[in-house]
Amino acid sequence: MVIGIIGLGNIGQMLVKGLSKSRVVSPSDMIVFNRSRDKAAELQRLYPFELAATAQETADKADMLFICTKPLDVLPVLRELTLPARLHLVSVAAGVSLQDLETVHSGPVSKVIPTVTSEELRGVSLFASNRLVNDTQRDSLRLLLDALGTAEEVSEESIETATILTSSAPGLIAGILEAFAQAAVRTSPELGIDTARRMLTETLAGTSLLLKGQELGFNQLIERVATKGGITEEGLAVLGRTLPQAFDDLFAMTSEKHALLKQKVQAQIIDRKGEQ
Ligand SMILES: NC(=O)C1=CN([C@@H]2O[C@H](COP(=O)(O)OP(=O)(O)OC[C@H]3O[C@@H](n4cnc5c(N)ncnc54)[C@H](OP(=O)(O)O)[C@@H]3O)[C@@H](O)[C@H]2O)C=CC1
Ligand SMILES: O=C(O)[C@@H]1CCC=N1
Repeated sequence: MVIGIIGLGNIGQMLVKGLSKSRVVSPSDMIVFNRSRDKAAELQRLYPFELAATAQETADKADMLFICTKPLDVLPVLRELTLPARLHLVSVAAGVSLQDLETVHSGPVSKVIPTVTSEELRGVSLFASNRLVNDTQRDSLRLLLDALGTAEEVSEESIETATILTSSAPGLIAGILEAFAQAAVRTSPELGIDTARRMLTETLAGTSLLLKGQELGFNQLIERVATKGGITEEGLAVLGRTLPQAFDDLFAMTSEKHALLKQKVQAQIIDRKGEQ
């Protein structure tokens, strides 16, 4: 099976590196196109995929085509192409729905929300497919996504909330850790920011092993750490007072952003209909 990739930013590159590392696809079975050819040529030196001269060439040769441009570039890029009816089109763009994609492709269409952690073959890839994706195509997609970590088929209704938990989360967790380190250094400047960051990074790795490797639940881990009447309990009480509102705000604002993005994609579809 030939995998096509259009767009070699964070996610396009993650797909090339992750799929190659997992060995589920060899670079020689990938055909890649990027707007800036130099970027693609540089990556090709490490991963010997076929470098397409045009996006159309990628679409013509691929069995499964990942479109990895920013959301508002997805429909304009795809409209310039003639997509073979048999092609399984896979968009990774947040805010672009299956129905939006069906305006540019009459064949099988899936939406995937990947995660940068898949470069290390860990993390969750979300996916949803339209009715034209047959069992073989769905199984092939699931195989690729499972090789990148874990694949979870979700309804389009829940994909936005799940996106925050799986795809935005690595960045959000890094943001939380940075604030944690900065607060430590405001309390004890002599510790130094680099030491604080290093301590948190190692602690995160250990925490993740306890949660995942030993299958400890969040509450079980809390019980192990928070000695009754001890120090951690005080910290947890502060989090209990402040975090629920912070996370409610986070979901409210990210939902609003998703809605805005979807509105802009809809406007692209309406403008196009007006032109025709
Ligand atoms: N980053 C993440 O963690 C996640 C991102 N996504 C989704 O992935 C998509 C890409 O995000 P990300 O990789 O971060 O974005 P980037 O900005 O890093 O990458 C976008 C890429 O698209 C290329 N591009 C733009 N226009 C064209 C075109 N006409 N033809 C070919 N290539 C083109 C750009 O080329 P050039 O090199 O010339 O600029 C660039 O390489 C988005 O839709 C986002 O919603 C989904 C989940 C997670
Ligand atoms: O922040 C974004 O828009 C993309 C989609 C989910 C993760 N990154």
